[in-house]
Amino acid sequence: MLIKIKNVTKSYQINKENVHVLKGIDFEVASGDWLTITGPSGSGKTTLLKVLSGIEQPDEGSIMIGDFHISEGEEEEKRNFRRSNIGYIFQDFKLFEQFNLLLNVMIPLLPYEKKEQIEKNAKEILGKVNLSHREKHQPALVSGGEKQRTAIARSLINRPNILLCDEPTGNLDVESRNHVMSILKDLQKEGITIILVTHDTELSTYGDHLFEMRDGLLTRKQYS
Ligand SMILES: Nc1ncnc2c1ncn2[C@@H]1O[C@H](COP(=O)(O)OP(=O)(O)OP(=O)(O)O)[C@@H](O)[C@H]1O
Repeated sequence: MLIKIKNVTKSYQINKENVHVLKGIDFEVASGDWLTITGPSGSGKTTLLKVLSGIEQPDEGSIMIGDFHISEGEEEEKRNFRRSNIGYIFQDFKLFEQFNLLLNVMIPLLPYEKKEQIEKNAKEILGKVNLSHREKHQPALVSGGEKQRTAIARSLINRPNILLCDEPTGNLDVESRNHVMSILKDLQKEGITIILVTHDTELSTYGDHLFEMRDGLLTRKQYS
């Protein structure tokens, strides 16, 4: 599915002041491509992923994913669209501490599909990210890299064709970071479109297209 973003703006009201976070964002990503966006903290990367996924509404502009206007749909339509098409790896993992890793991966689909089927798929995905031996552990008992891979596994439970990754290697050491990036590469090989945002310029070697976000605007960068 082609992703097409045209002239998207977004501002937040902070202490009665309008802060313009996205100031006119335009780009396209073809199906199966990998787009990496680097940029300093606070430049608007997370906000961009939120409007892209329909979690937040842009002030202006349009976002089309395939032939769906995610910037215009009703909340329920957007939720259904997200569930069928988008995986989202959150910057802060958003794992439930009271549940084990298996249940954390299953949660997004529990209200919608048969538990046995979700469990089978969740186990398969946890295997793919090398976490089968940890599925009964709670998040507090596993490492940062294992938490990150759980977040990846959960983002895949709905078999998305688009994966939005917010700082997917956060504070990981080099070995864990390389592991996460090789998982993402394999996912792209399976045909998943990847949009990755990060402040870590070392990740700018990954992907087919590279942009830099600065002060709410995107510029295309060349790979060296
Ligand atoms: N819900 C919100 N309400 C008010 N301001 C917000 C909200 N979300 C983000 N902002 C502001 O928008 C700006 C951009 O934030 P955003 O999280 O998109 O940046 P970022 O590039 O992802 O930063 P980081 O790499 O630190 O996560 C920041 O100044 C932030 O304070």
